[in-house]
Amino acid sequence: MKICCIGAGYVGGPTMAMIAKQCPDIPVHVVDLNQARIDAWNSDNLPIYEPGLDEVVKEARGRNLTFSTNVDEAIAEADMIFISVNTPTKTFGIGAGRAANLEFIEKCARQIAKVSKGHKIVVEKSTLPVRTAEAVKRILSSSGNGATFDVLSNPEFLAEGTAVEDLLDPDRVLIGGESPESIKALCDVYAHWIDRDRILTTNLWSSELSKLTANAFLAQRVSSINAISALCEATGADVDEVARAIGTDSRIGPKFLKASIGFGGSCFQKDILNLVYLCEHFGLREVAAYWEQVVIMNDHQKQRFSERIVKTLFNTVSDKKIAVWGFAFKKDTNDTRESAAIYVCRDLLRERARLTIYDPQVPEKSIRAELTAACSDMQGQISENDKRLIEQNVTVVSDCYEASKDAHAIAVLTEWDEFKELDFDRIFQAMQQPAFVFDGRNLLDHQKLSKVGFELHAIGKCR
Ligand SMILES: NC(=O)c1ccc[n+]([C@@H]2O[C@H](COP(=O)([O-])OP(=O)(O)OC[C@H]3O[C@@H](n4cnc5c(N)ncnc54)[C@H](O)[C@@H]3O)[C@@H](O)[C@H]2O)c1
Ligand SMILES: O=c1ccn([C@@H]2O[C@H](COP(=O)(O)OP(=O)(O)O[C@H]3O[C@H](CO)[C@@H](O)[C@H](O)[C@H]3O)[C@@H](O)[C@H]2O)c(=O)[nH]1
Repeated sequence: MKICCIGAGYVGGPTMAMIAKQCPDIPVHVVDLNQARIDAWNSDNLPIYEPGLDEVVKEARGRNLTFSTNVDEAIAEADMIFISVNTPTKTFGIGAGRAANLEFIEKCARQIAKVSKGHKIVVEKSTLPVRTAEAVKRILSSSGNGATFDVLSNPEFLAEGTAVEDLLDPDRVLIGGESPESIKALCDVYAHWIDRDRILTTNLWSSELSKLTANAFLAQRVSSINAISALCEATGADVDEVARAIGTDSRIGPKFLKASIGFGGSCFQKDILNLVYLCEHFGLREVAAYWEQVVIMNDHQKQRFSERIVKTLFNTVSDKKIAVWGFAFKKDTNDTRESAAIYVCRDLLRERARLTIYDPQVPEKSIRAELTAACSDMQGQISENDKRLIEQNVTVVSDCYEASKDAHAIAVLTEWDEFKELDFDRIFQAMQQPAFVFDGRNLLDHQKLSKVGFELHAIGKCR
């Protein structure tokens, strides 16, 4: 058995590294068109930050794990081909802003069809709209060179920041397909380290749809608790206390009830919008509207937070310095895709605030690129005014102390652990007074900070 994976991103890289680590008998070849990314996978500086990933890659790389840009060669040699390319929201044409852009999936399928000989198992690892496998199968079956294919759906459930843990000890592995032999071949790979009873098998369509549904349910929990956080702020209830009280009900459970400035990441919004688009496509208008509300509430939460900052700072942040702590969409990742921080920062910039941003893992280049994209329209056009604001009013610094010096306020946008351990007396002394803290993650010790002298504003807590 030889494996190839097309796409060396946040999913393809870690997932294949884990398969290679746990299955030393299986050669795993990860390919990508992006030479810089492949070079990084072959270096000591991996392209993604993920706790524990360095060790996994080091153990397998050079033994049975290879990274290259030789897409055709890798496909030709493999018995099993994972497709793990990006499936972003379409930004143009029919379904723009909602439907998944399947261009990269289709290109992979065509490439596999062109290069393959003999029999191959093609595994959809990317998150796809239900019934995509139908299109993939049609493209593969028109290869015309005698090759035969089975298509499996094997969606990935890892979360960034805990990818290694999630891959090592997943709640379940899901495999959808039609051919028992192909399903068994993929089960055998995972069975190297995962109990059989945690490997679920379904038909293709259930597997594809389960991935979108899982993300919709998870995001819905975040939007639900965030909706309640607004009511807490208005009534004197405390959202963390409410979350604890409801989370002890075993039917609800304690996870994914942390109020925040809104969910981010490359998946939740994209996958729900995709679900909404599918529902509309099948004429299920009410169902579409139900799920869309999860995204609408999330946008409201981000906007509510920046508005609260402006209102609290005496209705103006123009020319005020605001220290932004954290830019990644969650802790323990360098990923900024759809981070709520982007939109909070954009709104504050448009109010003419001066932002000093610190994130332990996100480079300045990514911060500026994200802000530029958030200020641009779908065609990538940005106004001169926004461009100037990003150039002149954004400074990226290398620690929280520098960020907070002379600041009017601190906004905590990512829940990095290191923010809890700082010298808050020192920070307070160096700030403009009154010194405000807006804790968008309910991360800090609010009582301690109030004692130091800060004026604290937290999500789902009224002052
Ligand atoms: N990021 C996550 O945590 C996560 C978790 C579960 C599922 N997913 C899903 O997995 C898929 C991949 O997500 P990601 O975050 O890894 O994306 P990514 O953008 O990090 O990586 C995708 C990679 O595919 C490469 N690629 C695109 N077309 C190619 C082609 N024709 N040939 C070779 N390489 C090609 C790109 O260059 C890129 O490096 C998406 O469908 C996503 O929804 C992501
Ligand atoms: O109680 C919570 C939990 C999460 N979040 C936010 O929600 C977003 C997503 O977090 P998380 O789900 O932990 O990270 P992702 O890497 O986006 O993982 C999700 O998306 C992946 C891609 O599809 C799936 O594989 C995972 O199962 C699913 O958890 C982040 O901005 C979090 O800060 C909250 O605000 N409150």
